[in-house]
Amino acid sequence: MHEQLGVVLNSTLMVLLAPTLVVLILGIISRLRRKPYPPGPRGLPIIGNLMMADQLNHRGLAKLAQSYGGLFHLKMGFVHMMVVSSPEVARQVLQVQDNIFSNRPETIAINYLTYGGADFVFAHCGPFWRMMRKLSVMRLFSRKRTETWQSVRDEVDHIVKVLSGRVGSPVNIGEHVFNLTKNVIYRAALGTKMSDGQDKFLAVLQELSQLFGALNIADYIPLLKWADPNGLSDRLVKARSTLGGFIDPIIDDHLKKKKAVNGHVKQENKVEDDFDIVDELLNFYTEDDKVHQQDSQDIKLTRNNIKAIIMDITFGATETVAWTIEWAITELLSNPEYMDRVQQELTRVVGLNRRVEESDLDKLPFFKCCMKETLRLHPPIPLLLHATSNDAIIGGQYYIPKQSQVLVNTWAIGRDPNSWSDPDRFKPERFLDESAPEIKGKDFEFIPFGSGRRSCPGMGLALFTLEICAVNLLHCFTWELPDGMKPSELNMDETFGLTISKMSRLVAVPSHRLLCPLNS
Ligand code: HEM
Repeated sequence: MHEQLGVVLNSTLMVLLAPTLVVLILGIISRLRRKPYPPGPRGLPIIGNLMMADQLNHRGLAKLAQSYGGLFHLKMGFVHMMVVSSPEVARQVLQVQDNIFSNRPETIAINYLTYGGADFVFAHCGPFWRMMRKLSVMRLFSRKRTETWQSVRDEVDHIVKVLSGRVGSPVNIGEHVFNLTKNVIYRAALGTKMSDGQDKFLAVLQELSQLFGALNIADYIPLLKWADPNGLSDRLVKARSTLGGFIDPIIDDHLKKKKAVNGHVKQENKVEDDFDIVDELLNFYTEDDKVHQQDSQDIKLTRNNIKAIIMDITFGATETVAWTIEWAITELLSNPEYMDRVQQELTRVVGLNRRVEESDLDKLPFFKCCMKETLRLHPPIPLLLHATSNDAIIGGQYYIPKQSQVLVNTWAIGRDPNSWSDPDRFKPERFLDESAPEIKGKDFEFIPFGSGRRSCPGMGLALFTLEICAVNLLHCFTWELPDGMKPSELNMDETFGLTISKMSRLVAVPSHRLLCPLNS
């Protein structure tokens, strides 16, 4: 009897163990046969390289790339992280194998702040993202729409008027340009300016940047979710609810307006220019909260989708443009010879008897070079966040597993000494050269707007706003540093987060430059 039981147990064990053993052996064989991971610093068991968390920013990662090369590997707990710092590997990832490398990482912060992945910027490359991409290129940020955005012109006129009332005294340029871009984006996206709660809104955008960029240990070792040493959970709840407090009433107002309009005239009869981005999105609105966009072929947007997309736009568009304008003026103040050269070009092309017009922009090549050089040295999004949807091999030699996080360090690429001479110096004339890299994402040495399928769909609007604002500030005013400060004393420190900005806002003293009144 006992013998029989033993035989039954043995054969049951064999049946259970055999497949496990086969899987194990196959796993070991395939591990031995597969290509190695890219090089990288050795980590500890289980936590891997998590101890290097303080180096996970564009500068720290650029330093590591000097030791480990254009593609290196970090093991963050259970997650593989690949860091790309050379133009050639960036081309592989963003162009050659973009079908594998175009997802976004899923972190607790991204998931929570986007209402469970209901947005566009952080959506994986599925049918929903494709539809949103089409909608954004054709309608939301189309060239035609951008050019008709009266808000840019109005806001530039406003800033010039305000500053001309402040000549001779120090003004906070950073704050003024942030207000300008915020009003431009708000009017274009939401059809309204924000009058109240401005400081709170700026604070929440900065908090979002920190939260999206913050390292949360629970993303890498889920068992440690309870620990939350930096109190991120509370900050996430607070940030989402504050942002919701701004966006919900705007959606409600638009819904009310839409109902009223539908009651009288058909929506199609509305003039397109009256349409803001919320109006566009509400054309696809469904009250059914259960529609899950990632799987759907038709665009149907729930309230959470619309809230998350509005967050994308207000967050992605406001800071990026504002901080680029601030860096451009900062670099010109810290390099007075280039400030002179830009203003001489403006005097020659436009003259001192009128304001600069949009049609003048193409006749100002040196000014345009200064904007490109600013984006090379200070790309507002220094690390592109991608993830793999499948296993991949890079350069025929390195293995990148499915669901790896992939960080493309555009900051390091823009300062790569193999591509740029004197890479850390502001030298706008390098872009006068006909063979200089283009900004549109085809030349991988210079990708401030990314490249390929996940590249920035707002580039046209961003460049238009950046150029028209910066050129007006430079044409209408001469700028000096306050209290006899020398250019070399300007604070060039940066913040770290998903977007980078100057650590302290730029303050300078304007004086009149033109011979005509500034409202002409
Ligand atoms: C100087 C200003 C700006 C810069 C440098 C910039 C740069 C970028 C970069 C680097 C990306 C990510 C590319 C990638 O992951 O591979 C991106 C994505 C995006 N940007 Fe911009 N951007 C700017 C302004 C804007 C503006 C004004 C808008 C909208 C009005 C906008 C909308 C978006 C959207 C929706 C995405 C996500 C696209 C996707 O995931 O498919 N950006 N931008």
